[in-house]
Amino acid sequence: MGAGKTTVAGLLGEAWDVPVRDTDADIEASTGREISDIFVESGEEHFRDLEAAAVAAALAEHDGVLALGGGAVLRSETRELLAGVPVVFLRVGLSDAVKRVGLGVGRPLLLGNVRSRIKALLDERTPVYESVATHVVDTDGRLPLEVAADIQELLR
Ligand SMILES: Nc1ncnc2c1ncn2[C@@H]1O[C@H](COP(=O)(O)OP(=O)(O)O)[C@@H](O)[C@H]1O
Ligand SMILES: O=C(O)C1=C[C@@H](OP(=O)(O)O)[C@@H](O)[C@H](O)C1
Ligand SMILES: [Mg+2]
Repeated sequence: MGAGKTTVAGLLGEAWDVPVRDTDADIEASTGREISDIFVESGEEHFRDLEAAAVAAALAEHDGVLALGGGAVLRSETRELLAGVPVVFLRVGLSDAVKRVGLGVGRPLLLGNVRSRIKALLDERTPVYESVATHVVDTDGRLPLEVAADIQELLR
């Protein structure tokens, strides 16, 4: 959250002139509900089921850039599907992530103390992100366009 996945995916789609999808947007479009409403009304596990299905559908039918939500790779079936494609981990440190997400509105897992929630998520997820990534790009103190340029260089 706040790494810039959604933003940078859009920039890469423009640069490469390919379609872009974002699993959060796909879930909102297919359910007609906002992500935060799904979490609050139906719970995180239901959201993760929808998310795993959205990743699988996108990987099967979409040829372009795909932005995942920050928790998508917590599901083993998603990690397995990603094994065959280039996966870029956008690394962000606590301080930049906190600045970027602001009050965390629209990000249900940040409810409460945003800083301590982000720290806990980064601590528990970083090893998983590293395990699925084929490439890692640091984003701290860098503009989305600079991050996108690095990825273009890495995947050229
Ligand atoms: N490298 C960056 N530097 C500063 N702000 C950024 C950067 N990347 C994204 N942002 C901003 O941070 C917020 C979260 O970005 P977003 O693309 O939604 O991240 P994610 O999809 O990883 O949660 C947005 O307001 C976006 O404009
Ligand atoms: O980290 C997470 O578990 C989540 C990240 C969000 O996406 P972004 O990483 O694009 O903010 C969204 O999928 C949902 O709020 C859960
Ligand atoms: Mg996003």
